[in-house]
Amino acid sequence: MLLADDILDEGHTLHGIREWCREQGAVEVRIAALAVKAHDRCVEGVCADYIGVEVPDRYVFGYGMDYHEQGRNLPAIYALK
Ligand SMILES: O=P(O)(O)OC[C@H]1O[C@H](OP(=O)(O)OP(=O)(O)O)[C@H](O)[C@@H]1O
Ligand SMILES: Nc1nc2[nH]cnc2c(=O)[nH]1
Repeated sequence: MLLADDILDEGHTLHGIREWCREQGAVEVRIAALAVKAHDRCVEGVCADYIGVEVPDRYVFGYGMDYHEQGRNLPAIYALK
């Protein structure tokens, strides 16, 4: 099974979904993320098998990712200061 998400930050979202998939019987669950945030706070054992781009440890938006529900349709990835 392949889980795809826009961003892997601290990993709580994908950890929860991956656990649910395993409980449902998934034999192998891999993770693909368009963006992976560069820091060492990720939930232990959660990492992306397939990475689009590594982004800095800042809030990013655009290219499908929102900032307060705005900016998802921006044609590039931007970071808050
Ligand atoms: O790795 P994490 O720290 O769990 O963060 C990543 C998650 O946060 C965002 O979802 P959010 O719940 O903000 O909803 P959205 O996708 O509607 O923006 C994003 O889409 C990821 O699913
Ligand atoms: N849009 C967006 N959602 C997130 N969820 C967790 N981190 C982020 C981030 O940097 N940007």
